[in-house]
Amino acid sequence: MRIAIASDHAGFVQKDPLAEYLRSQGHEVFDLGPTTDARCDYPDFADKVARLVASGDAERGVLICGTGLGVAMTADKVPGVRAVPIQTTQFARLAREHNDANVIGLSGRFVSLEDNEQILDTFLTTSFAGGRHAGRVEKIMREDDADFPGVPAGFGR
Ligand SMILES: O=C(CO)[C@H](O)[C@H](O)[C@H](O)COP(=O)(O)O
Repeated sequence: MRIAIASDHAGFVQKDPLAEYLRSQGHEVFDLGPTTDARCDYPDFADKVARLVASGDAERGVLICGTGLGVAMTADKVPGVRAVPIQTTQFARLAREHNDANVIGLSGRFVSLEDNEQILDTFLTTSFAGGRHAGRVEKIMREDDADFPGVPAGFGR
């Protein structure tokens, strides 16, 4: 599989080992940086990975920051991307089966390298289940929200 990977300074310690792990599993890995652990802004790197996934040049994206949260929030802004922050293999499986997630946000500060390798294994080998989930994912990806039910009258100011 073609996989784009990037981190910020907080995820840097795991980026190269995870890239190497993915290569050892036979994947083609595009490392989009950074090249040092100097403090940087995670949105700059998350955006690169998200765009490579959205274009189809990469099939999946792997992002590592301190928590996995900010990188996923950034990647989700790019149309075509479904990014999720993941800390367990169970959630990695469900993110694939139910949400067809194509970008994963990992925590370099709170989850061990070994656990993140297991999470990646699950994320990369689990298929989207389709069925009842297909229409829900289609709703996530809709650019036009006009068909959503909206907020009932009486809420808000
Ligand atoms: O987790 C993150 C964003 O969700 C980042 O990787 C940073 O760890 C977090 O923003 C803290 O930044 P700091 O400059 O390392 O304090």
